[in-house]
Amino acid sequence: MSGRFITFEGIDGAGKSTHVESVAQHLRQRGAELIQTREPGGTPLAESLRGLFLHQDMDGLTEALLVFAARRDHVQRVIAPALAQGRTVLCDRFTDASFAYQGGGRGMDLQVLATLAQWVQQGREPDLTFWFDVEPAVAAARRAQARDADRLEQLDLDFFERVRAGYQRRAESAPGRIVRIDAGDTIEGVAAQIRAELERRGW
Ligand SMILES: Nc1ncnc2c1ncn2[C@@H]1O[C@H](COP(=O)(O)OP(=O)(O)OP(=O)(O)O)[C@@H](O)[C@H]1O
Ligand SMILES: Cc1cn([C@H]2C[C@H](O)[C@@H](COP(=O)(O)O)O2)c(=O)[nH]c1=O
Repeated sequence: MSGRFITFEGIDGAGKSTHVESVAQHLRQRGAELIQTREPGGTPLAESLRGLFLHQDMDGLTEALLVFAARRDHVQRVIAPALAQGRTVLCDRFTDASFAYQGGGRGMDLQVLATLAQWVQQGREPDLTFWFDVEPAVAAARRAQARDADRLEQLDLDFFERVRAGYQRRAESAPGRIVRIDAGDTIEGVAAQIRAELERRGW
């Protein structure tokens, strides 16, 4: 039996990574064997591409080709085998990020992204995606408190408004899969929203 594929999405600083571990604990307590991974990244090759992606200047098409190259390696070597073994896969970002950042943020043609997604994923989609939705100014303030900005995090609030709108469009196109979390809530409040969704599904 195939395992569950759960992804975490949102603009930088929305709070995704803060909650991946608590979801892992929740599911482990209910008997799931799971792996935690991230994009871009998750394999030695994809982590190398992540380093280039986060720190080298490039245009939107190059960004898209890099993240989909990294994703191909990640899906083939890690995600698909884990799911085939019945494991739950928790992934910090996946293809919705490409539609939001390269599509919404950079203005890339969504049809091109859809074609890349089809080639790379061969129909494999997450079973559940938590979209951490928050005002870009709130996310920027959280990032500023937490760490130095990487290449994308240095972009202005208009960019993150477009990325947020990109996520909104994705959520509207896949309402059963993508669950909006009010990430402007406190950490405890966000954790409660996530737990409620997992329990609603009996997971
Ligand atoms: N609900 C919240 N309220 C206040 N601060 C929060 C909340 N959630 C997370 N934070 C803080 O905001 C910062 C960013 O959180 P986190 O790293 O989880 O975001 P992220 O969405 O994973 O970011 P990125 O995708 O850029 O890595 C951290 O310092 C974290 O402690
Ligand atoms: C998968 C993916 C990611 N990105 C961007 C989004 C973030 O700015 C970085 C990843 O950093 P994080 O701290 O791990 O969140 O990469 C993107 O633009 N497109 C993608 O497909």
